Amino acid sequence: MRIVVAIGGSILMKEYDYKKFQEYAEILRFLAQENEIFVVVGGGKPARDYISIVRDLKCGEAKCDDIGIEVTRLNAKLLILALKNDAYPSVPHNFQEAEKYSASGKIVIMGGTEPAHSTDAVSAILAEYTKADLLINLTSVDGMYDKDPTNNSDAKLIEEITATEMLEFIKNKDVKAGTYEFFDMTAIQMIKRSSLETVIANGNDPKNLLKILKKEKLGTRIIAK
Ligand SMILES: Nc1ncnc2c1ncn2[C@@H]1O[C@H](COP(=O)(O)OP(=O)(O)OP(=O)(O)O)[C@@H](O)[C@H]1O
Ligand SMILES: O=c1ccn([C@@H]2O[C@H](COP(=O)(O)O)[C@@H](O)[C@H]2O)c(=O)[nH]1
Repeated sequence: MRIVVAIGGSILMKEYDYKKFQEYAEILRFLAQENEIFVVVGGGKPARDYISIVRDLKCGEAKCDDIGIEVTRLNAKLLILALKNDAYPSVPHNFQEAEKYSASGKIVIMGGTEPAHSTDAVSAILAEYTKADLLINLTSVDGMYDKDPTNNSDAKLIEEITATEMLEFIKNKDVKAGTYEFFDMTAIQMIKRSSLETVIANGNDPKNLLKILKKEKLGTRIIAK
């Protein structure tokens, strides 16, 4: 099976240490024995910190995105180092490179590509580009809720949602560098147009990846219509 896994920077860089990278390396190495794995890594707090400096320098949103992309690539590099010989040693900067590197048989790890979207969108485009069988988006909460669960204790987890409903849900959200909100518009459009099987789940425990592949009910499933 060909699988694209998006791992939020909010998970990998939560503690600013090596442990999550190492835990993920173990699980990804195991999965790669029987699957073709692509990973897209987000920027997390370091990206937002860098972006805020560029914003204060009044360089414009695209330059803010640009610095965010650099940070996602740095995080991708850390995961490559954790995977040692099991990962392709370079971070692809675009989808062609990702596909080319994957011919090595190694796990391909990338960050962002170009401005104006988040790594959620990169993972969805990559899934479309490589005709992946499954897109898994791992974030810091259990899935998509009817409202932000961090600020609303009564928020309810949505177990299934169509891409069209999701588009409606996020249509008025912020689209500034570093704040493409919970799931960005481009990602959902890709999921919809290419009927990508997609699950959003909590990535704080990397073993959730195994549970998703065992078809355990976890997180939010996006129905591509
Ligand atoms: N409707 C919602 N459902 C779930 N989470 C939401 C929702 N609205 C806002 N959020 C927030 O989205 C956050 C997760 O998205 P966020 O973009 O921070 O992380 P990520 O994509 O995992 O990592 P990063 O963007 O840092 O690489 C959660 O902390 C949650 O508070
Ligand atoms: O392809 C991309 C990927 C990322 N960015 C910018 O970087 C930040 C951090 O990425 P997250 O996925 O949010 O962690 C993002 O908010 C964008 O500002 C980008 O422009 N293009």
